[in-house]
Order: sequence, then structure tokens, then C-alpha cells
Amino acid sequence: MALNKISCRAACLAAIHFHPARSVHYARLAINASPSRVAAAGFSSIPPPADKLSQDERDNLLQPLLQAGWKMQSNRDAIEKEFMFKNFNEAFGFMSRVALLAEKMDHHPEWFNVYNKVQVTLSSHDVNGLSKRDIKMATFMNTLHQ
Ligand SMILES: C[C@H](O)[C@H](O)[C@H]1CNC2=NC(N)=NC(=O)C2=N1
Repeated sequence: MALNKISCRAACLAAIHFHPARSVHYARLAINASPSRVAAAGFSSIPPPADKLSQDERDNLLQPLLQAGWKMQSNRDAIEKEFMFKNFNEAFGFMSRVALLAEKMDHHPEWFNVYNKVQVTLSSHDVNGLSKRDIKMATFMNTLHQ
């Protein structure tokens, strides 16, 4: 039993090394173990991360946004856009409406406002890249600012 436990842990550690973000999932595959044996090896069960946009979703869902003023950031899997308004009041009203959606979605923009300008960056921190949550929020922002 002791050797079995050592080999089980070694397999788990190897799985973590190769793909930490999905360690429990790969650990279970690596040791071909039941949840109870994964738990016995010292791993709690965690859900896999919400999925990043697939290439197909980028081609179909992201493209319309890129044609509507959003740009891919050069150094990370994120999109950005600069919104200009007539005055601060309109800019802040935009931010207030987005803030309500952000709280409802539990998904928050990275943004910078000076007077009538709002610079927005969207990315999903939990998957370290773009997800459908970013598509939804960017689309909503575009409906507020035709
Ligand atoms: C604890 C809280 O639910 C999380 O940190 C939420 C908050 N807002 C978020 N916003 C964004 N853009 N990405 C996230 O992963 C995220 N996670």
C-alpha cells in the first residue's frame, strides 16, 4: 500500500508540473483513480477553469467586436477599446450602467476614465484570457455607445 501511495503521489505531482491549472483533473487521469483515491492522495476536487474562447468562438464571436472598434491587446489575451463621450456626465453614466452589469455578472472591466474618455480592457482573470463573459460585456458596452 505504501508503494502504491508513493506512485500515486508521484503521478499527481508530475501532472501538476505539466499542467497546474487542471491539476486535479490530470492527476485523476494520471493515476486513473476514483475521487476517493484522489482525495486520499491529498487533492481536493476542484472544477476545471471556465473555458477560454476556442478558436471557433474567436472567429465567430470576437470578429464582430473587432470590426466594431475593439482591438486585441498585443501582449495578453484581452481586448481594449476607447470610448469618447460628449462630457464627463455621459462618460460616468456609461460606467455606472456597465458597473451594474459587472456586479450582476461578477465580471469586471479594467478601465481608466478622464473627463469624457473611458479606456476599457476586458479579459477573464480566472482563465487568464478571453471568455464569453468578455464578449457579453463588450457587446453590452457597444450597445450603450452607438
Ligand atoms: C471573487 C470574485 O468573484 C472574482 O474575483 C471575480 C470578480 N470579477 C472578475 N472580473 C474579471 N474580469 N475576471 C474575473 O475572473 C473575475 N472574477
